[in-house]
Amino acid sequence: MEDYWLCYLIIFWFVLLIVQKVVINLYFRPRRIQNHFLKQGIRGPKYNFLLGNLKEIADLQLPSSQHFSLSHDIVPRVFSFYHHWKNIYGATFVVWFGATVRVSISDPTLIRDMLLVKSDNFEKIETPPSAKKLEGDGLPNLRGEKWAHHRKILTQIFYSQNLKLMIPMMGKSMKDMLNKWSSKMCKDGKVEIEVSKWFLSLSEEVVTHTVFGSSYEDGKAIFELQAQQLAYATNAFHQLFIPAFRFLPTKKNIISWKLDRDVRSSLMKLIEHRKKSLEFDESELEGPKDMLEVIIKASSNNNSNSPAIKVDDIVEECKTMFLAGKYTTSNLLTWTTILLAMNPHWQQLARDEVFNVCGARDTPSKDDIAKLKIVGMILNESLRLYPPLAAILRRAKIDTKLGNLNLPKGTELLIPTIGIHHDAELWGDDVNEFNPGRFERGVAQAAKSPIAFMPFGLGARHCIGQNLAIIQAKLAIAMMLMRFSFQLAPTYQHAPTIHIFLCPQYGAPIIFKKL
Ligand code: HEM
Repeated sequence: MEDYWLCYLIIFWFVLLIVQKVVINLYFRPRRIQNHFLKQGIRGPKYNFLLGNLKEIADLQLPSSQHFSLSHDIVPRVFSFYHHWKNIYGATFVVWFGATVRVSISDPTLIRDMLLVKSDNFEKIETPPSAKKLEGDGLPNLRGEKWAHHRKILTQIFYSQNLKLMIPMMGKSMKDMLNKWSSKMCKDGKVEIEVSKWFLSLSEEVVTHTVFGSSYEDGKAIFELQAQQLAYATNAFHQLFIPAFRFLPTKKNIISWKLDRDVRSSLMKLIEHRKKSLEFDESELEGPKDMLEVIIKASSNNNSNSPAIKVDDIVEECKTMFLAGKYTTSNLLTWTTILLAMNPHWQQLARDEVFNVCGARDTPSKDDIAKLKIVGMILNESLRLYPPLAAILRRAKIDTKLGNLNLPKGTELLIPTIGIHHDAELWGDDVNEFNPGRFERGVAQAAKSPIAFMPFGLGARHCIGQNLAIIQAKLAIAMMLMRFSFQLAPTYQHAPTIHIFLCPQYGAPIIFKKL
């Protein structure tokens, strides 16, 4: 009998402990944090038990079916909660994602302090395991020594000397794509193309070359499997949001798991194969270095001071690059084409520049690319108005002071890139107009603060693929301008939306006419 009582007591004690933890974490802690910020004059929507402001955020979202005129004033649509609460509470405010507090910061001085001056006090936020499995546990998710080691190795691929060697490959992929468009032309010399799908394939091809180099064909087959796996997994994720859903043996999950195993085992085989061929071939090849080569060599030359690079690490880096390189650059190309289709004046200015610089060459050379100033300004304006990544997140590792703001350890910070890019106080009254001319005197002079333009992030964790993306985009836009004039198709609906990346919800149908 006494044993029973003891059992009951232990169970009761456990339940009490859990209830106490829940009440502290979901009720008292948020109230304490809210008061902490209130005392500093930082306000925000009130915390609601368990959900925080998630319901309000969902309610503020415009219905996805709603599209609007060809306006670039897109923040109220794509970042509704930020637009709404910034108008009420000012540039710095507190918002609750469940019981997690996020401080939204759009003051350039605070952002500079956070990402440049005191960057060691902040860390990237863990990606949930389900997302990590899809996007790969590579560079963007690494921290500390392991991150620094991988970043140092992978940077070699993105040196401008190496990228320049990739230009002929990129030019060929672009030419093949444009030839296919030409072959679809009607008798009147016009064709309608939904460009976003084509730019995805183009960027996939470029990133596959960048990662696999001479093993392109094997790599292509693997990335095709990864693309299929992504499609199945995102589909399942969208259907039902239950944390454990990904573990249930549904038909789609079973297919997704098998595809994941296939991607992994094919990559392992390819890595082993490349390892062997690199052992026999000591010669320095003429062509560009690819990621597989660079990382395999680094894994075999590991010195004892650096964390060892295992085969699993190489697999994860390959998976990550696929996602990081494919969707971002294709978004930039899609939005730039839409913007040039809307603005025939800038389209013609850019075309004149391309013909002046490239003369009779049908593919710009590396020197030509460096001279395409107007095309560069247009790409910057496109990245300003439609940044593929709309926001950056960080977490304070230790108690930190930013300006007058005291941030307790664990506070998450949200930098709304898209909001800063559309801030009239930084960019002037024409903030929502397409005006590449603002970048004429360089990025640093385009706005009141150089921090106002940050499509590739800032500081140590800024985008490693920035130069690759810009070279690819300049080349693609120049070659398109050389062959066609273009305008929006009547079916185009201007509906920017965030699906991880900022994309046109109904695609980008464009009418191309042979010059
Ligand atoms: C228009 C094209 C692109 C845009 C706008 C873009 C944007 C960004 C941004 C904003 C970050 C920083 C995120 C943060 O601070 O949390 C980032 C990081 C990163 N990007 Fe890009 N990116 C682009 C193209 C690429 C390409 C082509 C690649 C590779 C092939 C790439 C690979 C990466 C990687 C690996 C990181 C993580 C770097 C680290 O944590 O050290 N990106 N990118």
